[in-house]
Amino acid sequence: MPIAVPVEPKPKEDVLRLIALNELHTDEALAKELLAAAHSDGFFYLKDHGIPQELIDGAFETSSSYFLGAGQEEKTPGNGDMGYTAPRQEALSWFMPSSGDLKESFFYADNTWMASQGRHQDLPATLEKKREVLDAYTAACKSTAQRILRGLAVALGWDKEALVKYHNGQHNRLRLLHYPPIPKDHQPADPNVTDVRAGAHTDLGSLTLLFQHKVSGLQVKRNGEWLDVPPKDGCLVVNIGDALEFWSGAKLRSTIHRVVMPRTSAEQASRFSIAFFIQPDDETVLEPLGSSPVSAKEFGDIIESKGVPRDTKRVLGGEYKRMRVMRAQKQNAIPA
Ligand SMILES: O=C(O)CCC(=O)C(=O)O
Ligand SMILES: [Fe+2]
Repeated sequence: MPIAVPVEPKPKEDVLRLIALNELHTDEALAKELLAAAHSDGFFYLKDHGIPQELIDGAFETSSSYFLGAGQEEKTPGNGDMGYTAPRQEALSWFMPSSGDLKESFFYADNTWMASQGRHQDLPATLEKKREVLDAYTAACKSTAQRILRGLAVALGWDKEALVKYHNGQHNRLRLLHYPPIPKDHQPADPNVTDVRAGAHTDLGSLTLLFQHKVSGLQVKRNGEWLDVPPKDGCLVVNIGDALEFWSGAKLRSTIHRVVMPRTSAEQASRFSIAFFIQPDDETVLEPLGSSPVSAKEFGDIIESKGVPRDTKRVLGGEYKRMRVMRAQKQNAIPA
């Protein structure tokens, strides 16, 4: 007798808007699509993103060889901004109780920017061997992110370079993420706190370009409900971060998302994803740009919703990032 295999519910197709870059031939056409997506969900699938499949495959291979193959000596926790982060080191949600996210990761800084400063990020041996792969992948992501930043600037009626110029790479990060397998009999660290692979949060920077490798779990909040955003062949998931919400006076929305614990046997496996965060430079002022209709009170509401006191004089790119990184550290945090 054949063994019954549980059928997993098929996710609804295209829960998010899908933007196909090759089908949008003018700046204006791209701008219109981007604005609609960035204003509604703040999340969209991006097709024809220009990041070659070999680079994506190479980056995932590098990630799995590091997380699954490297010894503990290659996994010394860093300060939450560069290098390795251990399971439960970080709690991305600052508004939900947490015993720490069930993920490990590695933050790789933008090597082009580092080199321009005569600096160099030391890497564990497994990643050092693949530095070229990480650099090529980062460069491809950066170029796609810049294209989107230009489209959004046009959409908001600003100069085409109005946003790109604030991203010289100082705070850009490639983040290799691994969510370890969860055994069926997993017990939470604290029986009163629900475990999560990545706690509910908004991204702190400008844009995030995310590839998920086959295993689902990402959810985005829409009208108070959680919406599944499964991996989609040939597509990146792109989302708006807090910096763009601040600059645009919330015309562009930085939406809460999370990665849930396994719901199916497929999701119990290791989950890999790779995020590229394009983030504003240190001294960039994150206040409404251009002739924004946002009042001081409205801007106070926006920053307060991200946990920044409403009377803060100036929100700066680097400072905001440091605050967010520190706030997310549960263990091993080294003050910036
Ligand atoms: O792994 C994912 O799918 C999402 C990760 C994420 O939201 C983040 O690292 O900010
Ligand atoms: Fe995120």
